[in-house]
Amino acid sequence: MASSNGKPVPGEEGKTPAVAAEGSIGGYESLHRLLEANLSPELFKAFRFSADKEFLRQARVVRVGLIQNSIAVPTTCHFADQKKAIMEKIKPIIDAAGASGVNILCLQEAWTMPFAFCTREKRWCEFAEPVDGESTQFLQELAQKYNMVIVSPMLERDVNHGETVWNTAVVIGNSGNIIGIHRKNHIPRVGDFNESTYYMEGDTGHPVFETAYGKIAVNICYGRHHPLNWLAFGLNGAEIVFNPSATVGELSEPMWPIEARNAAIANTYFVGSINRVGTEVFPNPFTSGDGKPQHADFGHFYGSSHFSAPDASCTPSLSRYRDGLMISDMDLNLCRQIKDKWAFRMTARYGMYASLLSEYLKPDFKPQVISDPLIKKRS
Ligand SMILES: NC(=O)NCCC(=O)O
Repeated sequence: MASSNGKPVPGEEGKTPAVAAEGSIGGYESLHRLLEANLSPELFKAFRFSADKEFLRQARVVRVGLIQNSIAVPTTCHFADQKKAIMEKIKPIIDAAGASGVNILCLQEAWTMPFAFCTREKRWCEFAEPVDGESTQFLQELAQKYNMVIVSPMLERDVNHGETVWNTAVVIGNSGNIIGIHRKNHIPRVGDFNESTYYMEGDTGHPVFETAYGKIAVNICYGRHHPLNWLAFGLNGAEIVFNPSATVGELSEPMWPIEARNAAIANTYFVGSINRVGTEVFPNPFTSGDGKPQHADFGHFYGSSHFSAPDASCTPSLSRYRDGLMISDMDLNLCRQIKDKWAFRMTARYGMYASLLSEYLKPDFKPQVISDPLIKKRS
C-alpha cells in the first residue's frame, strides 16, 4: 500500500516504457523515482519537512496523508455496487491512515465514482450526492473515530438550488463535523475531460478552512494550471493546499512534478498532490473530436501523488500504477520562515497587477506593446 523503495520493478530495469510492467516508466514506479535514481538530489528525499527551531513559537508538526486509488469494480456494474465497492476498498486505507496518526487526510477527485466525465453520458450524474449525503456520513464517522480532518472531493447535488451538480470538496473536521465546502473553480475543456457537460465553474471563491491542525484549502485538479487560483488560496492564509486530481499520462504527466512544486514555492505553503490510478474502461465508446478512432477509456491515470514544500523540497511520489497512502510530517512553521527569508509577499507588487487586470477586463483594453518602428519601415 505504501510507496515502493524506488528501485526498478524486478526484471524491468532499463527497459523502455513500452515494454515495462503495466504503467511503469522505464521500470520505475514513477517519474519521481526515475529522477531520484538518476539525479539523486537531496530535495527528493524528504518524507518529513522540518523547520528551524524558534524561540517564541512551538513547532507545529502535523501528519498529513494522501490516498490514491483505482476504482473497485468495473464501470459496467450496478451503480449501487460501484459505490459500495469503492467505500469498502477505501475504508482499510483510511483505517491505516488513522492508525498511523494522520491528522489531515485528503482523498482523490470524485473518489466515490469512476471519472466518467469523458463519456458525456448524463446517467453518471446519479453518483452526485448532497454535501451531507452517504459518502460524507461515511467519512464523518471515520473522522471522529481517528480525530482526523478529512477532505472529501465528490460530485455534489445541490438540492436547494434546482438539483444542480458541482465538483466539490467537503472538508470534515476532526470531530466529524462538516466545516465547509469548496467547489472546483476551473473546469477543463481539454482532451476527453468533458466536465463542462456536467457542472459549472465553482461559486465558492477561495476558502481557507481553519482546522484543529492548520489552515487548509483545496485547489481541485485543473485549477493547478492557474497560478492566480493558487495565489488566492495563499492570500487567504492557507498553510497546506490539497490538489485532488484525475489526470492522464498522455495529457499532463510532464507538467505534474512541476506545477505543484512551483505553487508551493511561489505561495509559501505546502501542497499535497493526488492523482487517480489505473485505466477506467466505460461501457460505451466515445470520440475526442479529433478525428481519431472512438475509444472506451480515458487513458492511464498515473497516480504519482506527493507533497511539495515552500522551501522547494518534495517527497518522492507514490506509484504511477498502484494504490497508495502517502504520509508526511510537516512543521507548518516553515511557511512563515520561508516568507521571512524570501519576502515574496512583500515584493509581490499586487497593486501593479491589480491595475493591469482591471484594465485587461475592459472591452477597450489595448495590450502594452512597444513596437520597434524599424520593423514597420521594412515591411
Ligand atoms: N480532472 C481534471 O480537471 N482534469 C483535467 C486535466 C488536467 O488538468 O490534467
